[in-house]
Amino acid sequence: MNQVTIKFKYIIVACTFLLVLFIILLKNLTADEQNDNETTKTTEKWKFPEDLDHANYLLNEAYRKIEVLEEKIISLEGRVPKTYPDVNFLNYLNRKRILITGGAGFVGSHLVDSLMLEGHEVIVVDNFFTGRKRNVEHWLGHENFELIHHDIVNPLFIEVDEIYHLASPASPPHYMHNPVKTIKTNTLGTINILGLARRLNAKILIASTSEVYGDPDIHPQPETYWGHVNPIGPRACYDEGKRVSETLTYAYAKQESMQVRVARIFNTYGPRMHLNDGRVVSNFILQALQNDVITVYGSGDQTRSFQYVSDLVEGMVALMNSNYSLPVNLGNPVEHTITEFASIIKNLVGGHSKVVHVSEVEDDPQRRRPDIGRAKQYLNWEPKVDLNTGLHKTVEYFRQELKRFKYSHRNKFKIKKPS
Ligand SMILES: O=C(O)[C@H]1O[C@H](OP(=O)(O)OP(=O)(O)OC[C@H]2O[C@@H](n3ccc(=O)[nH]c3=O)[C@H](O)[C@@H]2O)[C@H](O)[C@@H](O)[C@@H]1O
Repeated sequence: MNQVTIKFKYIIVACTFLLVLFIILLKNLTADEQNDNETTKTTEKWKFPEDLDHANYLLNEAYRKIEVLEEKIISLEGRVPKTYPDVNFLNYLNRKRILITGGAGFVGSHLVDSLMLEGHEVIVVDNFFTGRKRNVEHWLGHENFELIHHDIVNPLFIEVDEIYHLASPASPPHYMHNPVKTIKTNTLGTINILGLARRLNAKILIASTSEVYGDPDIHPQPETYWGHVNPIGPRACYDEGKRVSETLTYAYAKQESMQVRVARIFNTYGPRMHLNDGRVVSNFILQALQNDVITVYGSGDQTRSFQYVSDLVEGMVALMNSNYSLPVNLGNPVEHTITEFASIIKNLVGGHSKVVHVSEVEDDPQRRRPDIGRAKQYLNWEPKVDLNTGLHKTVEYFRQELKRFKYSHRNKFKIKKPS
């Protein structure tokens, strides 16, 4: 090929390259022009509000919506644990496998936290009737933790060293909702769990209740008091259920030489109570937070003594680890009338709720206050958290719960009085 032909070829290639470049530039220019036109169109569609007040309103609305979204993101992020809480290391001699029935419930989940942090292996069994996965979700996947969906009315076969038996609805509207199921849980359920403890030779703690004293005619209530219970009233499913549960426990202990513990739990409150719990603490706080009327059932002269959940958990663990096998009251002896309690909540939360008296509930115990002499003597235990401190934490918890409820239901939370 001669020099001229080569030069000619180069020129042709260069010309083609320039032509392609020109076409691309032309296309981009047209596209830019189109974009400009579209932007102008959009600007034409959105008119800046002429009225300054309206513009400010729109801006504030936008800020408010952004704030709500930010809070939602924070609360969602808070639910995804990045790491597990730091658990203590226990060697195989000290580490126990512990079963907690009802471990996804309000009290159960706090007990789970305490035993997990101590370094034990914890197995939770729950039928999620009143328990929630959310209460223990921060342990899901941890090597020391296991969650089993099971109803203890049916037998259970697992291997453990110790059992805390908490499974049962505890709030009056919940246990009255299905009384037969409540009795089954506290009789058949307790037989199954006691049977398991017997087979495994495991130590077992039964969660009993101040309700075994019924509407007491001795005040305050010592463990030696046999109680005053209506066996056919609306609360009987729970009161008598728990009394049978205690009877079964001591029958097994005597007949099968088992190691048993019985905690008689008095009114307890704290974070992780359900919005629908229906007990006085959650009801009053929710009503005050929403500026609704605070509903006192009956005269309001009936009394209760409230303990914070962390005190209860410490008491239960101390009882399990003690050598004491008779029933022990776990409660805070500071007593208030329900009317007093309504004003305590109202003052703490603020707002403009009115306190109103509505019809009383049947068989409502009139006075309740634990005698905690036994717990002091045999467990060296007494409650540490005063009402004000505990209620502050609980109010904060319910404030967050109401926000969550509003996000998901786009509505106000309403409390139903049990019929
Ligand atoms: O919290 C507890 O540990 C105990 O709570 C309940 O027993 P109760 O004392 O009747 O519980 P609440 O429903 O909280 O009632 C306390 C008092 O407040 C009153 N109350 C309740 C709710 C309400 O909205 N307004 C109101 O005046 C009730 O009539 C009752 O006199 C359960 O039955 C027990 O098993 C449990 O141990």
